Amino acid sequence: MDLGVLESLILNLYDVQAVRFGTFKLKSGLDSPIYFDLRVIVSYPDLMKQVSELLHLCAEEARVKFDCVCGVPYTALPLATIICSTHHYPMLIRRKEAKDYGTKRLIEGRVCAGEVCLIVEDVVTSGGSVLETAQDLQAQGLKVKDAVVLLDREQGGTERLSSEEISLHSVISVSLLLDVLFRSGRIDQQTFSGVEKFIKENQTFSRVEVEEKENGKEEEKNRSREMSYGARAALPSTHPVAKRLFTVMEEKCTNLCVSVDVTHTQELLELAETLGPLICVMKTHVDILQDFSMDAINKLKELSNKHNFLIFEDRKFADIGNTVKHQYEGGVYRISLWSHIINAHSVSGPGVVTGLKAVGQSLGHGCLLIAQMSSQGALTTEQYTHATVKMANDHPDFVFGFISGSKVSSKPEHVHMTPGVQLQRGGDELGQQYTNPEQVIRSNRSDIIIVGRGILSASNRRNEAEKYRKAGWDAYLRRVSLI
Ligand SMILES: O=c1ccn([C@@H]2O[C@H](COP(=O)(O)O)[C@@H](O)[C@H]2O)c(=O)[nH]1
Repeated sequence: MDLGVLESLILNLYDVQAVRFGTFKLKSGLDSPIYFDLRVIVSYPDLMKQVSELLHLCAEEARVKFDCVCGVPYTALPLATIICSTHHYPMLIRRKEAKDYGTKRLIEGRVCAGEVCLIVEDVVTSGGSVLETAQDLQAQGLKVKDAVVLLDREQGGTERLSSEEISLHSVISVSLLLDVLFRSGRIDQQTFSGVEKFIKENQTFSRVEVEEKENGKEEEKNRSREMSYGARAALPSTHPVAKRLFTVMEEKCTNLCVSVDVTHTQELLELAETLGPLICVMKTHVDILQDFSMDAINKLKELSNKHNFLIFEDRKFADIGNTVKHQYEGGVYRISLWSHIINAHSVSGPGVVTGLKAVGQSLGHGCLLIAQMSSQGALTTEQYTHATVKMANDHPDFVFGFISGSKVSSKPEHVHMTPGVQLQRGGDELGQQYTNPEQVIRSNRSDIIIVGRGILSASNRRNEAEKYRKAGWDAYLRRVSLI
């Protein structure tokens, strides 16, 4: 979905006071710093039309197949009506209570058992209202596989519905909304952070709890505890870059590194702005940029300060010490001036580390050694990996971790970053192989997931990045037995 369109929608919603900031008592009794009242949009016909079109587009982009549409009463009813009359779908209406006369039907309209019904909703918090509607439809023999919502408050609705095998597709997320309102000056930093904190602290669904209840996996909770990122940051032997990285991860609740493999600086900077709040590291390949400039790099540095993430230039140095020194310090890209993290192949021997260290150590930067690669047929044998770990141990003042598919060093001060990550397993036609976040973080005990096309090829990159952030972070919490 076009980010510009979503931004203008968010500003319109703000202008008509469909989103408000302050202190609002919720049904649950909680005081919320943000409140959505989408009912007001019925007074703005253009906005109604825009919202209905985007809901429809959202279903289309997610390739949802359905025979009829049902809006969750009441706010979504007119939205469902517009979608149905514009795109010629049969509509169903769910009553909140069965009338006590006449047919006593809960679902009005022509019900054809076996047909698939798409649910339309305005705002989702826990997913409870969508679920109730789905249950009433299912009771009539209809199938419900998908729901579209204008705004996902990101408080567990997606996960709750997914546990009931309903996919929720949202036009906007609360993170995007906050981001746009903050960037446009409608809300200040304090409001932004207050709402963000509220959302994080008021999650309504725990998949783990459900799984544990279902499977009686009580012993899961008693698994031996692993050190947290925060505890590893505090170790005296942890390299300053690793210290900062672990601290950022803990503060921002993220172990996601996005790989911004794009060819223009504008897109790179847009991604840094949009995804910055969700990541701990942004990984670049500056040599694929068609319009590289130090000006763009300076802007990237500003964004890394603003959103508190580290920059990692994935240059994969692999030459003799003298050459890598020049490559790191000079040339067009002047990597040592701006990249907090670099990486190197160990194939050329320890000279590569000594050469890079001569440039980067005094600048406070650090290096990862490539111990394993994600591509099919990679020549990184067990012996090679072992020798790479030894090389790292010999240079603790500059090497602080590894690029690898799994944990290769037993030292808690070492950081492991893993590329080749997507939510779906598989690969590409050029040998890339994907593993999912749960496998990487929980089973393979790596620390950071590196995700490129999994996020970049999504229609809503911010939402997709949030899915990866959450998947990576939840896997980490499970690993250290915090949930
Ligand atoms: O073994 C490796 C080392 C580095 N990479 C890099 O990570 C990203 C992965 O991108 P996807 O789009 O998620 O496949 C890319 O920049 C690679 O150069 C790797 O994939 N494997």
